[in-house]
Amino acid sequence: MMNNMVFKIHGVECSYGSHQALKGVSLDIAPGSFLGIVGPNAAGKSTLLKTIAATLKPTQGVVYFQGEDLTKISRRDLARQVAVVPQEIEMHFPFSVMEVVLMGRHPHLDRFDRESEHDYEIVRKSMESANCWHLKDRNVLELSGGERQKVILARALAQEPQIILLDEPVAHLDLSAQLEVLNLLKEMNTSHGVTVVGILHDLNLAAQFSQQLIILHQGQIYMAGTPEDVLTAETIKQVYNTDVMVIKHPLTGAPQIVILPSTGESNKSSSLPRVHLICGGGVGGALMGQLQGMGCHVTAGVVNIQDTDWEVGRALGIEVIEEKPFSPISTQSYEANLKLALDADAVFLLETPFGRGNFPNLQVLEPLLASGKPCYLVAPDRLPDRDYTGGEVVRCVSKLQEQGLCLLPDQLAVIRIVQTLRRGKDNVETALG
Ligand SMILES: Nc1ncnc2c1ncn2[C@@H]1O[C@H](COP(=O)(O)OP(=O)(O)OP(=O)(O)O)[C@@H](O)[C@H]1O
Repeated sequence: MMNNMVFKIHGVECSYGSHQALKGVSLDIAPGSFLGIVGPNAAGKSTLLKTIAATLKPTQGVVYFQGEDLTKISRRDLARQVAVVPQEIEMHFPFSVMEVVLMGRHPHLDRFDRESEHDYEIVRKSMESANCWHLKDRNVLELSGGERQKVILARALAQEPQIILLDEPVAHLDLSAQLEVLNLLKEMNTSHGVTVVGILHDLNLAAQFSQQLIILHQGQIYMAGTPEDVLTAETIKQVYNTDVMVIKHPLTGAPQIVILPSTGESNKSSSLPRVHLICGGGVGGALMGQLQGMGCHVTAGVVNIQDTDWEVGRALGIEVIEEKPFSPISTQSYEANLKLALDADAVFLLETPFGRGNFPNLQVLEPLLASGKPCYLVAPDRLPDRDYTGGEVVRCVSKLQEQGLCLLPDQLAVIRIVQTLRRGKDNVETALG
Protein backbone atom coordinates (compact mmCIF):
# COMPACT_ATOMS: atom_id res chain seq x y z
CA MET A 1 0.00 0.00 0.00
CA MET A 2 2.71 2.42 1.12
CA ASN A 3 4.65 2.06 -2.13
CA ASN A 4 1.64 3.14 -4.16
CA MET A 5 1.84 6.61 -2.69
CA VAL A 6 4.24 9.26 -3.97
CA PHE A 7 4.46 10.70 -0.48
CA LYS A 8 3.30 9.25 2.78
CA ILE A 9 3.51 11.74 5.60
CA HIS A 10 3.25 10.00 8.89
CA GLY A 11 2.75 11.78 12.22
CA VAL A 12 4.97 14.70 11.27
CA GLU A 13 5.79 17.30 13.90
CA CYS A 14 8.02 20.32 13.33
CA SER A 15 9.27 22.85 15.80
CA TYR A 16 11.24 26.06 15.48
CA GLY A 17 12.85 26.33 18.93
CA SER A 18 9.97 26.06 21.37
CA HIS A 19 7.35 26.90 18.74
CA GLN A 20 5.59 23.85 17.34
CA ALA A 21 4.56 24.67 13.77
CA LEU A 22 3.27 21.19 12.84
CA LYS A 23 1.51 19.06 15.42
CA GLY A 24 1.19 15.55 14.04
CA VAL A 25 0.29 15.73 10.37
CA SER A 26 -0.47 12.53 8.45
CA LEU A 27 -1.29 12.58 4.78
CA ASP A 28 -1.01 10.36 1.70
CA ILE A 29 -0.34 11.90 -1.69
CA ALA A 30 -1.26 9.64 -4.60
CA PRO A 31 0.57 9.76 -7.92
CA GLY A 32 -1.08 12.03 -10.47
CA SER A 33 -3.03 14.03 -7.90
CA PHE A 34 -3.40 17.80 -7.78
CA LEU A 35 -3.39 18.65 -4.11
CA GLY A 36 -4.04 22.18 -2.91
CA ILE A 37 -2.91 23.23 0.56
CA VAL A 38 -4.88 26.12 2.03
CA GLY A 39 -5.15 27.69 5.45
CA PRO A 40 -4.64 31.01 7.19
CA ASN A 41 -1.30 32.72 7.75
CA ALA A 42 1.07 30.87 10.09
CA ALA A 43 -1.02 27.66 9.87
CA GLY A 44 2.11 25.67 8.97
CA LYS A 45 1.64 25.34 5.19
CA SER A 46 5.20 26.28 4.16
CA THR A 47 6.59 24.16 6.98
CA LEU A 48 4.66 21.15 5.71
CA LEU A 49 5.78 21.74 2.14
CA LYS A 50 9.41 22.06 3.27
CA THR A 51 9.21 18.71 5.05
CA ILE A 52 7.84 17.13 1.85
CA ALA A 53 10.58 18.82 -0.19
CA ALA A 54 13.19 17.50 2.27
CA THR A 55 14.50 20.98 3.00
CA LEU A 56 13.32 20.69 6.60
CA LYS A 57 13.66 17.63 8.79
CA PRO A 58 10.65 16.83 10.99
CA THR A 59 11.31 16.77 14.73
CA GLN A 60 8.97 13.76 14.94
CA GLY A 61 7.44 11.44 12.37
CA VAL A 62 8.56 10.34 8.93
CA VAL A 63 7.99 11.37 5.34
CA TYR A 64 8.21 8.48 2.89
CA PHE A 65 8.92 9.14 -0.76
CA GLN A 66 7.80 6.21 -2.92
CA GLY A 67 8.01 4.00 0.14
CA GLU A 68 11.50 5.12 1.22
CA ASP A 69 12.38 7.36 4.16
CA LEU A 70 12.96 10.77 2.58
CA THR A 71 15.97 11.49 4.78
CA LYS A 72 17.78 8.49 3.25
CA ILE A 73 17.44 9.75 -0.33
CA SER A 74 20.18 11.94 -1.83
CA ARG A 75 19.16 15.45 -2.88
CA ARG A 76 20.32 14.74 -6.40
CA ASP A 77 18.20 11.59 -6.75
CA LEU A 78 15.23 13.47 -5.38
CA ALA A 79 15.78 16.42 -7.72
CA ARG A 80 15.56 14.12 -10.72
CA GLN A 81 11.92 13.52 -9.84
CA VAL A 82 10.81 16.35 -7.59
CA ALA A 83 10.96 20.06 -8.46
CA VAL A 84 10.35 22.72 -5.85
CA VAL A 85 9.11 26.25 -6.45
CA PRO A 86 9.78 28.03 -3.15
CA GLN A 87 7.95 31.06 -1.79
CA GLU A 88 10.98 33.29 -1.36
CA ILE A 89 13.58 33.16 -4.07
CA GLU A 90 16.86 34.58 -2.91
CA MET A 91 19.19 35.45 -5.75
CA HIS A 92 22.53 37.02 -5.03
CA PHE A 93 24.42 36.66 -8.31
CA PRO A 94 23.72 38.47 -11.56
CA PHE A 95 22.99 35.30 -13.56
CA SER A 96 21.06 35.62 -16.77
CA VAL A 97 17.59 34.15 -16.86
CA MET A 98 18.86 31.48 -19.29
CA GLU A 99 21.59 30.44 -16.82
CA VAL A 100 19.08 30.15 -13.98
CA VAL A 101 16.70 27.97 -15.98
CA LEU A 102 19.63 25.80 -17.17
CA MET A 103 20.29 25.01 -13.49
CA GLY A 104 17.08 22.96 -13.68
CA ARG A 105 18.97 20.48 -15.88
CA HIS A 106 21.80 19.89 -13.36
CA PRO A 107 20.22 16.91 -11.57
CA HIS A 108 20.17 15.13 -14.95
CA LEU A 109 23.83 15.86 -15.83
CA ASP A 110 26.93 14.05 -14.64
CA ARG A 111 29.36 16.13 -12.64
CA PHE A 112 31.58 17.30 -15.51
CA ASP A 113 28.99 17.11 -18.29
CA ARG A 114 28.18 20.22 -20.28
CA GLU A 115 24.60 20.90 -21.26
CA SER A 116 23.70 19.32 -24.62
CA GLU A 117 21.53 20.61 -27.43
CA HIS A 118 18.77 18.47 -25.90
CA ASP A 119 19.12 20.30 -22.56
CA TYR A 120 18.93 23.67 -24.31
CA GLU A 121 15.82 22.52 -26.16
CA ILE A 122 14.12 21.52 -22.87
CA VAL A 123 15.13 24.85 -21.35
CA ARG A 124 13.65 26.77 -24.27
CA LYS A 125 10.39 24.79 -24.11
CA SER A 126 10.16 25.29 -20.34
CA MET A 127 10.66 29.04 -20.70
CA GLU A 128 8.07 29.20 -23.45
CA SER A 129 5.58 27.25 -21.30
CA ALA A 130 6.20 29.57 -18.35
CA ASN A 131 5.94 32.54 -20.70
CA CYS A 132 9.40 33.95 -19.95
CA TRP A 133 11.41 33.13 -23.09
CA HIS A 134 11.50 36.86 -23.90
CA LEU A 135 13.41 37.41 -20.63
CA LYS A 136 16.21 34.91 -21.45
CA ASP A 137 19.06 37.45 -21.62
CA ARG A 138 17.94 39.57 -18.67
CA ASN A 139 19.80 39.74 -15.37
CA VAL A 140 17.68 37.92 -12.76
CA LEU A 141 18.48 40.55 -10.13
CA GLU A 142 16.67 43.15 -12.22
CA LEU A 143 13.38 41.30 -12.69
CA SER A 144 10.04 42.17 -11.16
CA GLY A 145 8.58 39.76 -8.57
CA GLY A 146 6.17 38.31 -11.14
CA GLU A 147 8.86 37.87 -13.79
CA ARG A 148 11.13 36.16 -11.27
CA GLN A 149 8.35 33.78 -10.28
CA LYS A 150 7.89 32.70 -13.91
CA VAL A 151 11.65 32.11 -14.25
CA ILE A 152 11.67 29.88 -11.16
CA LEU A 153 8.72 27.98 -12.53
CA ALA A 154 10.59 27.53 -15.84
CA ARG A 155 13.60 26.21 -13.90
CA ALA A 156 11.30 23.69 -12.17
CA LEU A 157 9.82 22.64 -15.53
CA ALA A 158 13.32 22.19 -16.97
CA GLN A 159 13.90 19.58 -14.29
CA GLU A 160 11.23 17.49 -16.10
CA PRO A 161 9.86 16.46 -12.73
CA GLN A 162 7.31 13.79 -11.98
CA ILE A 163 6.28 15.77 -8.91
CA ILE A 164 6.18 19.53 -8.51
CA LEU A 165 5.87 21.21 -5.12
CA LEU A 166 4.93 24.88 -5.10
CA ASP A 167 4.73 27.40 -2.28
CA GLU A 168 2.31 30.11 -3.40
CA PRO A 169 3.28 29.88 -7.07
CA VAL A 170 0.99 32.71 -8.11
CA ALA A 171 1.53 35.12 -5.21
CA HIS A 172 3.27 37.81 -7.27
CA LEU A 173 1.35 37.33 -10.47
CA ASP A 174 -1.46 39.39 -11.96
CA LEU A 175 -4.79 37.71 -12.67
CA SER A 176 -4.06 36.57 -16.21
CA ALA A 177 -0.58 35.30 -15.25
CA GLN A 178 -2.09 33.42 -12.28
CA LEU A 179 -4.48 31.62 -14.60
CA GLU A 180 -1.68 30.98 -17.11
CA VAL A 181 0.46 29.29 -14.44
CA LEU A 182 -2.39 27.29 -12.91
CA ASN A 183 -3.60 26.16 -16.35
CA LEU A 184 -0.06 25.08 -17.18
CA LEU A 185 0.14 23.06 -13.94
CA LYS A 186 -3.27 21.53 -14.65
CA GLU A 187 -2.14 20.58 -18.15
CA MET A 188 1.04 18.95 -16.79
CA ASN A 189 -1.12 17.13 -14.27
CA THR A 190 -3.83 15.86 -16.61
CA SER A 191 -1.81 15.24 -19.78
CA HIS A 192 1.53 14.13 -18.34
CA GLY A 193 0.45 12.69 -15.00
CA VAL A 194 2.68 15.07 -13.03
CA THR A 195 1.75 15.17 -9.35
CA VAL A 196 1.17 18.76 -8.24
CA VAL A 197 1.19 19.86 -4.60
CA GLY A 198 0.73 23.59 -4.15
CA ILE A 199 0.02 26.10 -1.43
CA LEU A 200 -2.65 28.45 -2.69
CA HIS A 201 -4.01 31.42 -0.81
CA ASP A 202 -6.90 32.19 -3.11
CA LEU A 203 -9.61 29.75 -2.09
CA ASN A 204 -11.56 30.19 -5.32
CA LEU A 205 -8.56 29.35 -7.48
CA ALA A 206 -7.68 26.49 -5.13
CA ALA A 207 -11.22 25.12 -5.52
CA GLN A 208 -11.14 25.46 -9.26
CA PHE A 209 -7.79 23.80 -9.90
CA SER A 210 -7.32 21.25 -7.11
CA GLN A 211 -8.67 17.73 -7.12
CA GLN A 212 -8.05 17.41 -3.42
CA LEU A 213 -7.62 20.07 -0.77
CA ILE A 214 -6.31 20.09 2.74
CA ILE A 215 -6.97 22.95 5.05
CA LEU A 216 -4.29 23.49 7.67
CA HIS A 217 -5.11 25.25 10.90
CA GLN A 218 -2.78 25.77 13.84
CA GLY A 219 -0.34 23.13 12.67
CA GLN A 220 -2.91 20.42 12.02
CA ILE A 221 -5.03 19.21 9.15
CA TYR A 222 -8.43 20.69 9.95
CA MET A 223 -10.10 19.01 6.99
CA ALA A 224 -9.13 17.04 3.90
CA GLY A 225 -11.17 16.01 0.87
CA THR A 226 -12.55 17.37 -2.36
CA PRO A 227 -12.97 21.16 -2.62
CA GLU A 228 -16.73 20.65 -2.02
CA ASP A 229 -16.00 18.75 1.20
CA VAL A 230 -13.50 21.24 2.52
CA LEU A 231 -14.76 24.66 1.49
CA THR A 232 -17.96 25.07 3.44
CA ALA A 233 -19.13 28.31 5.06
CA GLU A 234 -18.87 26.63 8.51
CA THR A 235 -15.25 25.53 7.99
CA ILE A 236 -14.22 28.93 6.66
CA LYS A 237 -15.87 30.65 9.62
CA GLN A 238 -14.03 28.32 12.02
CA VAL A 239 -10.64 28.56 10.36
CA TYR A 240 -10.52 32.09 8.91
CA ASN A 241 -13.06 33.67 11.27
CA THR A 242 -14.81 35.17 8.26
CA ASP A 243 -18.45 35.06 7.21
CA VAL A 244 -18.79 33.82 3.69
CA MET A 245 -21.35 32.29 1.42
CA VAL A 246 -20.35 29.35 -0.74
CA ILE A 247 -21.94 29.14 -4.17
CA LYS A 248 -21.32 26.86 -7.15
CA HIS A 249 -19.27 28.25 -10.00
CA PRO A 250 -21.87 28.59 -12.79
CA LEU A 251 -19.61 26.91 -15.38
CA THR A 252 -17.35 24.50 -13.51
CA GLY A 253 -19.53 23.70 -10.49
CA ALA A 254 -16.51 24.26 -8.19
CA PRO A 255 -17.32 25.91 -4.86
CA GLN A 256 -16.73 29.66 -4.92
CA ILE A 257 -16.44 31.84 -1.87
CA VAL A 258 -18.39 35.08 -1.67
CA ILE A 259 -17.40 37.35 1.20
CA LEU A 260 -20.37 38.72 3.09
CA PRO A 261 -20.44 42.38 4.09
CA SER A 262 -19.62 43.05 7.71
CA THR A 263 -22.51 44.51 9.68
CA GLY A 264 -20.28 45.96 12.41
CA GLU A 265 -21.18 46.56 16.06
CA SER A 266 -22.08 50.21 15.51
CA ASN A 267 -24.87 49.12 13.17
CA LYS A 268 -26.81 47.30 15.84
CA SER A 269 -28.61 50.46 17.05
CA SER A 270 -32.40 50.26 17.21
CA SER A 271 -32.63 53.61 15.40
CA LEU A 272 -31.48 52.06 12.12
CA PRO A 273 -34.17 51.78 9.49
CA ARG A 274 -36.07 48.56 8.97
CA VAL A 275 -36.38 47.78 5.30
CA HIS A 276 -38.59 45.06 3.84
CA LEU A 277 -37.80 43.76 0.35
CA ILE A 278 -40.38 41.94 -1.71
CA CYS A 279 -38.34 39.95 -4.17
CA GLY A 280 -37.62 36.49 -5.63
CA GLY A 281 -35.90 35.31 -8.78
CA GLY A 282 -32.46 36.43 -7.62
CA VAL A 283 -33.15 40.17 -7.90
CA GLY A 284 -32.81 40.97 -4.19
CA GLY A 285 -29.55 39.34 -3.00
CA ALA A 286 -27.17 42.18 -3.82
CA LEU A 287 -29.44 44.79 -2.23
CA MET A 288 -29.87 42.65 0.91
CA GLY A 289 -26.09 42.65 1.32
CA GLN A 290 -25.70 46.38 0.60
CA LEU A 291 -28.51 47.46 2.94
CA GLN A 292 -27.29 45.17 5.69
CA GLY A 293 -23.79 46.56 5.15
CA MET A 294 -25.26 50.05 5.66
CA GLY A 295 -26.59 48.85 9.00
CA CYS A 296 -30.26 48.44 8.12
CA HIS A 297 -32.46 45.79 9.62
CA VAL A 298 -33.42 43.97 6.43
CA THR A 299 -36.28 41.51 6.03
CA ALA A 300 -37.70 39.91 2.90
CA GLY A 301 -40.58 37.88 1.52
CA VAL A 302 -42.24 35.91 0.06
CA VAL A 303 -39.43 33.96 -1.55
CA ASN A 304 -39.45 30.34 -2.67
CA ILE A 305 -37.05 28.03 -0.90
CA GLN A 306 -33.86 27.55 -2.94
CA ASP A 307 -34.35 30.77 -4.89
CA THR A 308 -31.04 32.67 -4.95
CA ASP A 309 -32.67 35.46 -2.89
CA TRP A 310 -33.65 32.86 -0.30
CA GLU A 311 -30.07 31.50 -0.22
CA VAL A 312 -28.52 34.96 0.14
CA GLY A 313 -31.04 35.93 2.82
CA ARG A 314 -30.27 32.80 4.77
CA ALA A 315 -26.51 33.30 4.43
CA LEU A 316 -26.88 36.87 5.72
CA GLY A 317 -29.08 35.78 8.62
CA ILE A 318 -32.00 37.83 7.29
CA GLU A 319 -35.57 36.96 8.24
CA VAL A 320 -37.21 35.80 5.01
CA ILE A 321 -40.82 34.67 4.66
CA GLU A 322 -40.47 31.55 2.58
CA GLU A 323 -42.66 29.38 0.41
CA LYS A 324 -42.12 25.80 -0.72
CA PRO A 325 -40.00 25.44 -3.91
CA PHE A 326 -41.92 26.19 -7.13
CA SER A 327 -45.18 26.62 -5.18
CA PRO A 328 -47.65 29.50 -5.35
CA ILE A 329 -47.72 31.83 -2.36
CA SER A 330 -50.14 30.43 0.23
CA THR A 331 -52.50 32.56 2.33
CA GLN A 332 -50.35 31.76 5.33
CA SER A 333 -47.15 33.07 3.68
CA TYR A 334 -49.01 36.12 2.37
CA GLU A 335 -50.20 36.97 5.90
CA ALA A 336 -46.72 36.44 7.37
CA ASN A 337 -45.22 38.68 4.69
CA LEU A 338 -47.80 41.40 5.39
CA LYS A 339 -47.10 41.25 9.11
CA LEU A 340 -43.33 41.53 8.62
CA ALA A 341 -43.70 44.35 6.08
CA LEU A 342 -45.93 46.29 8.51
CA ASP A 343 -43.00 46.37 10.96
CA ALA A 344 -40.70 48.01 8.37
CA ASP A 345 -40.08 51.72 7.85
CA ALA A 346 -40.32 51.22 4.08
CA VAL A 347 -41.22 48.43 1.67
CA PHE A 348 -39.55 47.94 -1.71
CA LEU A 349 -40.94 45.72 -4.43
CA LEU A 350 -37.96 44.78 -6.61
CA GLU A 351 -37.68 43.74 -10.27
CA THR A 352 -39.20 40.28 -9.73
CA PRO A 353 -41.05 38.74 -12.67
CA PHE A 354 -44.73 38.17 -11.84
CA GLY A 355 -46.92 35.19 -12.63
CA ARG A 356 -50.05 33.80 -10.96
CA GLY A 357 -47.99 32.07 -8.28
CA ASN A 358 -46.40 35.18 -6.79
CA PHE A 359 -49.16 37.67 -7.59
CA PRO A 360 -49.94 37.95 -3.83
CA ASN A 361 -46.51 39.65 -3.51
CA LEU A 362 -48.03 42.56 -5.46
CA GLN A 363 -51.47 42.41 -3.82
CA VAL A 364 -49.87 42.78 -0.40
CA LEU A 365 -49.05 46.40 -1.25
CA GLU A 366 -52.73 47.34 -1.05
CA PRO A 367 -53.18 46.83 2.71
CA LEU A 368 -49.68 48.22 3.28
CA LEU A 369 -50.50 51.47 1.44
CA ALA A 370 -53.84 51.61 3.22
CA SER A 371 -51.98 51.53 6.55
CA GLY A 372 -49.82 54.47 5.41
CA LYS A 373 -46.67 52.43 4.86
CA PRO A 374 -44.25 53.99 2.31
CA CYS A 375 -44.12 51.49 -0.57
CA TYR A 376 -41.92 51.67 -3.65
CA LEU A 377 -41.79 49.75 -6.92
CA VAL A 378 -38.39 49.45 -8.62
CA ALA A 379 -37.93 49.67 -12.43
CA PRO A 380 -41.57 50.27 -13.47
CA ASP A 381 -40.64 50.86 -17.13
CA ARG A 382 -39.75 47.21 -17.61
CA LEU A 383 -42.86 45.96 -15.78
CA PRO A 384 -44.70 44.77 -18.94
CA ASP A 385 -41.68 42.56 -19.80
CA ARG A 386 -41.96 40.75 -16.51
CA ASP A 387 -45.73 40.50 -16.38
CA TYR A 388 -46.66 36.87 -17.03
CA THR A 389 -50.32 37.31 -16.01
CA GLY A 390 -51.59 38.73 -19.29
CA GLY A 391 -51.53 42.36 -18.15
CA GLU A 392 -53.05 41.96 -14.71
CA VAL A 393 -49.83 43.10 -13.00
CA VAL A 394 -49.64 46.30 -15.05
CA ARG A 395 -53.33 47.09 -14.29
CA CYS A 396 -52.81 46.37 -10.58
CA VAL A 397 -49.75 48.65 -10.42
CA SER A 398 -51.70 51.57 -11.95
CA LYS A 399 -54.35 51.12 -9.25
CA LEU A 400 -51.69 50.94 -6.54
CA GLN A 401 -50.13 54.15 -7.84
CA GLU A 402 -53.43 55.90 -7.20
CA GLN A 403 -53.24 54.60 -3.63
CA GLY A 404 -49.75 56.08 -3.14
CA LEU A 405 -47.26 53.54 -4.57
CA CYS A 406 -44.07 55.40 -5.54
CA LEU A 407 -41.94 54.41 -8.51
CA LEU A 408 -38.13 54.19 -8.43
CA PRO A 409 -35.98 53.85 -11.56
CA ASP A 410 -33.46 51.36 -10.13
CA GLN A 411 -31.92 49.83 -6.98
CA LEU A 412 -29.57 52.80 -6.62
CA ALA A 413 -32.64 54.89 -5.89
CA VAL A 414 -33.53 52.39 -3.12
CA ILE A 415 -30.17 53.08 -1.48
CA ARG A 416 -30.80 56.85 -1.69
CA ILE A 417 -34.23 56.53 -0.07
CA VAL A 418 -32.79 54.36 2.70
CA GLN A 419 -30.01 56.90 3.31
CA THR A 420 -32.68 59.60 3.70
CA LEU A 421 -34.59 57.37 6.10
CA ARG A 422 -31.42 56.87 8.10
CA ARG A 423 -30.67 60.60 8.28
CA GLY A 424 -34.30 61.20 9.34
CA LYS A 425 -33.94 58.69 12.17
CA ASP A 426 -30.61 60.21 13.25
CA ASN A 427 -32.20 63.66 13.33
CA VAL A 428 -35.11 62.43 15.45
CA GLU A 429 -32.65 60.76 17.84
CA THR A 430 -30.51 63.92 18.11
CA ALA A 431 -33.63 66.04 18.69
CA LEU A 432 -34.73 63.70 21.47
CA GLY A 433 -31.27 64.17 22.97
N1 LIG B 1 12.45 29.80 10.46
C1 LIG B 1 11.53 29.95 11.39
N2 LIG B 1 11.88 30.24 12.65
C2 LIG B 1 10.95 30.37 13.64
N3 LIG B 1 9.63 30.25 13.43
C3 LIG B 1 9.22 29.97 12.20
C4 LIG B 1 10.15 29.81 11.11
N4 LIG B 1 9.43 29.54 9.99
C5 LIG B 1 8.12 29.54 10.36
N5 LIG B 1 7.99 29.80 11.68
C6 LIG B 1 6.73 29.86 12.43
O1 LIG B 1 6.00 28.65 12.24
C7 LIG B 1 4.62 28.91 12.04
C8 LIG B 1 4.19 28.33 10.72
O2 LIG B 1 4.87 29.03 9.68
P1 LIG B 1 4.64 28.69 8.15
O3 LIG B 1 5.56 29.57 7.37
O4 LIG B 1 4.74 27.24 7.95
O5 LIG B 1 3.12 29.14 7.97
P2 LIG B 1 2.25 29.35 6.64
O6 LIG B 1 0.98 28.63 6.87
O7 LIG B 1 3.05 28.98 5.44
O8 LIG B 1 2.01 30.91 6.70
P3 LIG B 1 1.82 32.03 5.55
O9 LIG B 1 0.48 31.82 4.94
O10 LIG B 1 1.84 33.28 6.37
O11 LIG B 1 2.95 31.94 4.58
C9 LIG B 1 4.45 30.42 12.14
O12 LIG B 1 4.01 30.74 13.43
C10 LIG B 1 5.85 30.97 11.90
O13 LIG B 1 6.06 32.17 12.61
